[in-house]
Amino acid sequence: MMKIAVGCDHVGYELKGRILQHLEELGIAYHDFGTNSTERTDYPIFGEKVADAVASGAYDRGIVICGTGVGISIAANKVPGIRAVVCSEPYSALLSRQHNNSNILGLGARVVGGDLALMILDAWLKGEYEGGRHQHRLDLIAEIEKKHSGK
Ligand SMILES: O=C[C@H](O)[C@H](O)[C@H](O)COP(=O)(O)O
Repeated sequence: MMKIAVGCDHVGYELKGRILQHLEELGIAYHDFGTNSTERTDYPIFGEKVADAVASGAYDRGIVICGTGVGISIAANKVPGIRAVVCSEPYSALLSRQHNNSNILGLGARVVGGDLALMILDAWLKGEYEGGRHQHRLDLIAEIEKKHSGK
């Protein structure tokens, strides 16, 4: 059964509530890594927590939310093995799974409304990585990561 790590900053806190409720309705297990209020905080803290949880294998996938989804996804992508994508529409979310095997979805609470966020999430959840010609490209990305590690 899929387990999802979820995290946000102060801007993403309210949207996270809708996301968690939706995951519950779908019967998908999750852990909420915070933040736990709308008090101003720093998105890299929560991007790293979710990314560590996914990269370690403890969780299958992650969802991160900040104002644009950008900062928290950039932070998550600093953890080796993470392929975090910010999506504002369902097509990219689906293709990010099918072609890029994305393992973290980033959402912007100041960009998308709650209903659209859930449509994006549903597309991302149903997308299956297709492998094949795409694997070579993911291998190239992994090589870049390896080449630059320790810098
Ligand atoms: O990429 C960064 C996120 O959108 C943050 O949620 C945003 O920068 C927070 O802004 P503020 O501190 O003005 O609420």
